[in-house]
Amino acid sequence: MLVESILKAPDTALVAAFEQPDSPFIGKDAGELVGLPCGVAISSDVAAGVAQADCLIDFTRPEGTLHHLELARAAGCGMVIGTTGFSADGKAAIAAAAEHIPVVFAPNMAVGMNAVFKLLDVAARILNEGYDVEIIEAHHRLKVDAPSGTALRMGEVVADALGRDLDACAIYGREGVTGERDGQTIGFSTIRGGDIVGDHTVLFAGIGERIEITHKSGSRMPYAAGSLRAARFIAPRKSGLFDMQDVLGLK
Ligand SMILES: NC(=O)C1=CN([C@@H]2O[C@H](COP(=O)(O)OP(=O)(O)OC[C@H]3O[C@@H](n4cnc5c(N)ncnc54)[C@H](OP(=O)(O)O)[C@@H]3O)[C@@H](O)[C@H]2O)C=CC1
Ligand SMILES: O=C(O)C1=N[C@H](C(=O)O)C[C@H](O)C1
Repeated sequence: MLVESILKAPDTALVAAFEQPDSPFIGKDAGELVGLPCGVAISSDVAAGVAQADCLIDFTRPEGTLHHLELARAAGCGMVIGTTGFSADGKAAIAAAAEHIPVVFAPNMAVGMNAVFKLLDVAARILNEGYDVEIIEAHHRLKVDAPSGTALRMGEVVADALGRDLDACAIYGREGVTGERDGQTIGFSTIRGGDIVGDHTVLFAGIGERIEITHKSGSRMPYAAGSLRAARFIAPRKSGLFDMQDVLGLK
């Protein structure tokens, strides 16, 4: 979808596309997969690719992204990072690299989800007493990290709005005799199955009423479209760490 979006946009050009070295797609035309042959052969040589590019869009795994980040930094190439599941050290490495190159790092590139982050801030400030906060997310069976990066960001938005520290108040799943619910906690529940693209709900459960704010992805195309917006956003910039709220002018 990234390749398709880049090839179809009037203001972007695909100069390289990557797979791992053992991929059967190495050497094939990157556009052929989406019926748009473009003369760019899929490669595993990220260093050579970033040397020609203004921006590297990376949705891989934390270890891959951090390696690519070093290559992008050495080449002075900006980066859009969609990968989730980073440790604190990984996030610090991204922030350090962003002192030298422009980076957009966001757990969810979809415009709709970024609107939801704003709605959550408003909702949490209104529902700041007497409402228990639970975050429920569902994804496809191939997803490897949990909770999703988006669910964690939802938790951060709500915790910030409520003046809480997410690290101190998050509960990741429950089992056994858990005792009564502590009203200061924010609970996370994870579902994995089939081909669910990505569903996220924040539930504010009060006495006599419940408020649910939900986002459902039916396609991955909004992530690709958001990534292109992020790439355009960093094009004129020399350095700095940004997220999709910056890209969309929501801060
Ligand atoms: N921010 C956002 O909007 C979104 C974020 N994501 C995140 O993007 C990431 C990727 O998700 P998804 O596309 O579903 O995953 P996939 O497994 O479909 O794709 C990941 C790709 O990265 C490659 N890869 C894995 N490890 C490495 C590595 N160490 N070095 C280089 N390449 C590597 C994989 O190769 P191989 O298959 O050979 O292992 C594969 O081509 C996840 O962290 C996910 O949460 C996903 C969608 C939206
Ligand atoms: O792995 C996925 O698929 C997705 N990952 C991101 C996340 O962890 O939040 C974004 C989206 O939910 C899809």
